[in-house]
Amino acid sequence: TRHRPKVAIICGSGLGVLADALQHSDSFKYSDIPNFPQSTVQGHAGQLVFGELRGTACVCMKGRFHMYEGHQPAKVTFPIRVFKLLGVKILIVTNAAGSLADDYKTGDVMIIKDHINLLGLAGQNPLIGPNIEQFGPRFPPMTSAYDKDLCKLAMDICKRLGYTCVHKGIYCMVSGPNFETVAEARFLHSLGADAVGMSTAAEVVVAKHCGLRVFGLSLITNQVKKDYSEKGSVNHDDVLGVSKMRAEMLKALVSEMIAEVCGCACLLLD
Ligand SMILES: O=P(O)(O)O[C@H]1O[C@H](CO)[C@@H](O)[C@H]1O
Ligand SMILES: Nc1nc2[nH]cnc2c(=O)[nH]1
Repeated sequence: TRHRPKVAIICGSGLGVLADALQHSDSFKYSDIPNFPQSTVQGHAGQLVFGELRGTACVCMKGRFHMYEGHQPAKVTFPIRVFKLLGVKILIVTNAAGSLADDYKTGDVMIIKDHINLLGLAGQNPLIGPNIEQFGPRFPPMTSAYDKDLCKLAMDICKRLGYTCVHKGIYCMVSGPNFETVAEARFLHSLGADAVGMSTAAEVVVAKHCGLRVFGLSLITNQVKKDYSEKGSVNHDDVLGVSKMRAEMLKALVSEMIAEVCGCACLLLD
């Protein structure tokens, strides 16, 4: 491919259409890329797409890897270091997540302001093992994992586009693959998490370690039950259904973000 991406986008469950926004695209199946893991989850196509979005060269992961698929944390985050070596400066992570916050509705968007890497805290951190100094320091800070300027830019764009169902909140990564029990949902909420999912935090830790700017979006696909009296249960088909419904909105937001970032060269510097 002739594209030399500055921005990498990871598409969450059912959000592969974000990659369709890329023009003059070249796609590569993960199975054709040496050492790349394979996608095994429905809603994750398993393709790396290079192309241009609003004048900026981008690479899109149409399908991410999850630890519940049997991958070690370092394998899940392997593509992030590939992006760094390709010259990427900004990582945009997207995901489908369940809401723990009382005021989030299904279909809302949460701009991720911070995360709780529950697995990382519990010894499943992708940076465990010999540190590769070429990428970053042994003890990287994570106090500003999600770029404040990009968060603000996104909030401004949402206002301009007239999106009202947008929040800023904290994402918690768990391993899955089962969805939460009521007691677990209460526990995660009491920790300060607004949304929960089975991805993203590990990718962000590796991205920050190697000096990428990070912007994150969660699409709220379901309510996580925090009360035994609430009826119904979540399943992956419902998650994909909501993602499909809201994918165009996320596509518009991500496109605007990239157009603005492209206009502000300082955001693409180290
Ligand atoms: O985080 P993404 O990949 O968007 O997917 C989310 O949706 C799936 C569950 O429906 C899980 O994989 C969860 O992590
Ligand atoms: N852990 C978890 N992941 C999700 N991904 C989408 N919805 C959910 C959820 O409710 N819980």
